[in-house]
Amino acid sequence: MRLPAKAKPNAIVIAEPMISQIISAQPNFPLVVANPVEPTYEIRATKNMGLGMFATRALEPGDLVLSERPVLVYPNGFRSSNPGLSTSMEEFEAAFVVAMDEMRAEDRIAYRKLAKGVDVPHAGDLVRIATANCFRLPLSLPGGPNKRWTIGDYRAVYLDISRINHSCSPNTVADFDFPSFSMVVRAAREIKPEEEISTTYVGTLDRSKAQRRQLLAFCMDACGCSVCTNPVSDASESRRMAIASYAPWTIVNHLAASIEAPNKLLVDLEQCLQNVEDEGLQSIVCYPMLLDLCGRLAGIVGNQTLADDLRGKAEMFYQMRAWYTVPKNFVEWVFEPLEGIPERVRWAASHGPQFQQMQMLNRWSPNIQDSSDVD
Ligand SMILES: C[S@@+](CC[C@H](N)C(=O)[O-])C[C@H]1O[C@@H](n2cnc3c(N)ncnc32)[C@H](O)[C@@H]1O
Repeated sequence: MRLPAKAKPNAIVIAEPMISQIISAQPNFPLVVANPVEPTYEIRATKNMGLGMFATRALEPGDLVLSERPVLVYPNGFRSSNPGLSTSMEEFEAAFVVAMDEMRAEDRIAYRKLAKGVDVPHAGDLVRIATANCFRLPLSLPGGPNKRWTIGDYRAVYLDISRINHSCSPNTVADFDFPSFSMVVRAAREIKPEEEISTTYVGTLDRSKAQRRQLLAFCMDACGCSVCTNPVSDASESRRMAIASYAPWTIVNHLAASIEAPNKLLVDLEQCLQNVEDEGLQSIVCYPMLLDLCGRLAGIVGNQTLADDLRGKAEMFYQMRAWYTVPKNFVEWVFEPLEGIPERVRWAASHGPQFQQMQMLNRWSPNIQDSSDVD
């Protein structure tokens, strides 16, 4: 399918007919793609990773770097032999060649060269190229509070976003905005002019450097980011493991252990926030939850200035992934009302795996204790 003519740039979406229908049935679809008035980046050569995207001005956390509609969207794991797909290799090749019309001349030339210099490249090569230049796109629609219906797992090729290199300390958060059918990239921390803009291609938190290397092998021999090329990375590994124990599905154990001692819990959580900053991991999904928890505890122990500062920051980071409301709802449920916090925390900890599963399935609701889903 192609998006309606008013959509610029146009995107070619290779999808199953039912999914194409769902996409085009959205009211007023697609909305205009919003971008900063003053450009924030340029594309140029890096030292060791081919082309990359670089900031042309200073950016603050939360600032929009760019929003971009893909030129091509295709099912993840596309293979000619994939029996589940109705799209053939020939159709993929034709779609890719049309998508190239939307690309800059130099990109088109690069793609053709990559595809062994032939004018109309072989689809097999195109899949390889597209896969190395794509972004994973779990295509999903907003479906009410705490819900996002995943309608398929796709990959997408962009003119500019596909130039963003991977870093294990990415300085942006990227999230797909369905109404405008565009990927929205925002700064996750301060970015200086000339600094390379980075994203993550894999989970950066709960994996060691060796595991990340394995996961990245589909598109690079070795990760050239500053974390992986740092010869002294042991401290980084242990900081990441420590942070991972505060992820949404494990944090409840820390809360249960120290909820009766808010000062101690605050110190532990502040250390965790420090680790996040030292590792440059403000892009992780649990960062706003950590800020929020610290802010609430600071309020409880009487430090209102710190509480306001941290909760303001938390809100901004929650907004960057506004559809993922599980961590925010969890913190609200624990802390509101102030009476009964220890009981609620102990209840959540005692429900262990069941509790985790509810969170991960996005089925968390403040009334979950009373719900028949629980027991
Ligand atoms: C989505 S593209 C990024 C743009 C690419 N550098 C280019 O010139 O078009 C992904 C490719 O960039 C390179 N790349 C991205 N991140 C890298 C990293 N951290 N280390 C080494 N190579 C990387 C790899 O060749 C990878 O297949």
